[in-house]
Amino acid sequence: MSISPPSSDRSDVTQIVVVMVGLPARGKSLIAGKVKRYLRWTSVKAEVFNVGKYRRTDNPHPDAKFFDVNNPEGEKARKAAAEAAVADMLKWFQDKDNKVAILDATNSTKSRRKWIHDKIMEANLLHLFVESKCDDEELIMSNILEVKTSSPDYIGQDPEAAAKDFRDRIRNYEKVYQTIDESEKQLTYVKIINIGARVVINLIQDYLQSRLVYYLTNLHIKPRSIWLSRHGESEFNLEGKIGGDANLSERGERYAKLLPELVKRSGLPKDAPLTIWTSTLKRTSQTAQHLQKELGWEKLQWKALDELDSGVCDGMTYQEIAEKYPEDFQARDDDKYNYRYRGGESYRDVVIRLEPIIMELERSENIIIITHQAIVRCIFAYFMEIPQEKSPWMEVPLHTLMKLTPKAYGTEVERFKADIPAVSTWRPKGSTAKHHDSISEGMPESVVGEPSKVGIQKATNVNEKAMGEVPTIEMVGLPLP
Ligand SMILES: O=P(O)(O)OC[C@H]1O[C@@](CO)(OP(=O)(O)O)[C@@H](O)[C@@H]1O
Repeated sequence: MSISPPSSDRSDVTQIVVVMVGLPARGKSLIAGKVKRYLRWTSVKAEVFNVGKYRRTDNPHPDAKFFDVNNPEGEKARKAAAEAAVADMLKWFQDKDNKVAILDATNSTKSRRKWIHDKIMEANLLHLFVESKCDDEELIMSNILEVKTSSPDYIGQDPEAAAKDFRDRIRNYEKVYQTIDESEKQLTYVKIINIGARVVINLIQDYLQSRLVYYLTNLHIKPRSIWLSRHGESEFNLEGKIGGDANLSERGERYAKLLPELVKRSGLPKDAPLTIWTSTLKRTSQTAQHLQKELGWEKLQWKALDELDSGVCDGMTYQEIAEKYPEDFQARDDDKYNYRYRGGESYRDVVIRLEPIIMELERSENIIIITHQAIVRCIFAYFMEIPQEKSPWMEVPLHTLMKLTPKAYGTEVERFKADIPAVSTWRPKGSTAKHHDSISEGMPESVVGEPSKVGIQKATNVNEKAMGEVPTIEMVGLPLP
């Protein structure tokens, strides 16, 4: 039995300040949030320091005049907010386990950037300036409408008036905005122009900096969805055995046949290309076969999408494991994320091998992934920011398709459940009970993750024979502002 290192033990990672740069409505907060989520998923301790939050303590609802450079009161308050955020950030770095702080503000002048750079150098930290530069009017407008009118600055205000005031605020920033240029070549920076249409990179020195740059340059904001499903029920699932490379059961094959319809019913973007990703195991390829045949979509097999390797326990039931390796069984219950099967993997190991998948997913447009219980949990945890102590215990029923749609704040999840019975392979902590039958009663809340981050949830039952009726829609929570 072995336990892989705990989350705080990333001593290989240096301490870095990621400094956002750019005019309002250029997606800075969105990028900051994604970087934090990505790093935390890979066990790097990260935090966002949003200067706006500090400013709101004294000035919760300022109008555009507050942001005018010729308004000394406003200038003073904004400088004080930046100082308070930077001071808190530097305090946060005193804990050496804390690795990446993201300073989310416009930082739109050279003098402001020099001040931040000097502070970072004094504190002996590394830095990475990330400028989001965008002159695509359509993108800016959709950002203004989607994000800013729901900003805490404009709570309770008429959206039209809020959007107008916000445009005036941007104009005030434009008067003084200086893009990062040659005169700042001592800075380590990445400049992302029109959301990745062009990228300029300067002076990258460190492994984490380059990983961040790679991640940042893969991001895009084109509308798209990611469909996630486990394979259909397998013969091993029926017997309660884990791992292996079994064929689908008869019910699993029915799910495979129904899947093209289920995907269509979930709402496909018109004429948008869709690629199928599976693992290299038979049960996922068999589940994808009708999708490929009927809809003609390209299929890619990824070894990285194979199920968590259960080592010497491969092919056993949980009952057999509890009898043969009682200490291991207990250790896995005590810390399921870090427990590594003898000769196999832990959830932590799986996340590491999934990192290229996440990078590729960020670059891609519409993808349908047919994979396994543990892998679905890890991918879902990335998108929904599920903490490590919870993600390995999430219930992911068979014969259920999830559609994840990234939005400005959070990911929207819709679930489409096929009305084809399947065993439940979910094992609660402490139990060795054999699988029980779970039919289409809809998924328990436990699968949905943090309701506040989920946005809208749809649970749609599609019956094999009578596809006419449905859908049941439950609203679990609205996206956070
Ligand atoms: O981490 P736990 O909860 O054991 O879940 C992972 C297990 O799920 C299973 C089913 O029990 O996945 P799969 O459906 O791909 O066969 C096992 O093969 C795998 O070991």
